[in-house]
Amino acid sequence: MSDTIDSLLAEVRAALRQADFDDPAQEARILVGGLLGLTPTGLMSRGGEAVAADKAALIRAGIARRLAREPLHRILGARDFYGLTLSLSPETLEPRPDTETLVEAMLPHVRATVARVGQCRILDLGTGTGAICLALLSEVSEAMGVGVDLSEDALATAAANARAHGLSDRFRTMRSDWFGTIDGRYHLIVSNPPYIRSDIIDGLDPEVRLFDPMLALDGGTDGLDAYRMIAAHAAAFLEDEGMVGLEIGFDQKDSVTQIFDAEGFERTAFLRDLGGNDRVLVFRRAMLASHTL
Ligand SMILES: C[S@@+](CC[C@H](N)C(=O)[O-])C[C@H]1O[C@@H](n2cnc3c(N)ncnc32)[C@H](O)[C@@H]1O
Repeated sequence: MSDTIDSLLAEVRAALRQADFDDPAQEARILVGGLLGLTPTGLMSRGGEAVAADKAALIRAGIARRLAREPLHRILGARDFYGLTLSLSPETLEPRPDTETLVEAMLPHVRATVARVGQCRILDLGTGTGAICLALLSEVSEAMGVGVDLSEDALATAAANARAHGLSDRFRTMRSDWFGTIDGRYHLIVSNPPYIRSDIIDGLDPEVRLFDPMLALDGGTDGLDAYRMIAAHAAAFLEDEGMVGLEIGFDQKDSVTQIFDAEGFERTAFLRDLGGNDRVLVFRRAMLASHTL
């Protein structure tokens, strides 16, 4: 007897329930719906339909991968971020909803820059899938961006994501160790750098520890290495009224603020994510701030 959508949904649910996953029903819908290209409504209305053998095999392989704790969206190969479906690859971080807070924080600055000078050049340090920069470009057609990463795989994925969303004429990738090979000046520098302390990485959930790339996670002994580097060099790459927008770990607001303060920046905003954790800091150069007040 051939598999149906309903029977495969039941099979996924049962396997995940047996392995004590938190929400087997929801995961089954995402996995089967994602692999068959069906919406939740499609899954419900077409539940009795037969599924081709190769698709059923794909779903069973998906069950095995999930039981090995691979995140659902890695199995599907893509994740939605700020209205864009972004492809993932082995060396890209899976973009998180919390990072949309950084997009929200920076959008007004993108728009204000365009209103002031007719364009907005954005430098995205550690671009991964391109999530932050591509989301900003998708919202403001006069903006353009450079996505920087050390990982060639991430850069290729970011470039493919830009093409998929018709943004490649305004987005370019560059391999660089942070500012190492960057030149020019930008109106906005944005970054969600690696910010997890090296010593706590071993205790993270397997979904993160085993599947997000270490280069995207490890922020050094105190988790702050990348912030120190960005703070030390950002001024040389910023236009006069440029801003820096950063994602931070939930307990890093004060330490990152101090790092930027010591390099002559003033914090102009901090935002919490949907879970209520401190998540985003925005800075501008302090001299400029006192000048314009
Ligand atoms: C936390 S991930 C953020 C990815 C993406 N911006 C996002 O928010 O989903 C950090 C990124 O920084 C990159 N990275 C780590 N060290 C780097 C370095 N020295 N120079 C450039 N990029 C680096 C990683 O490869 C990774 O893509």
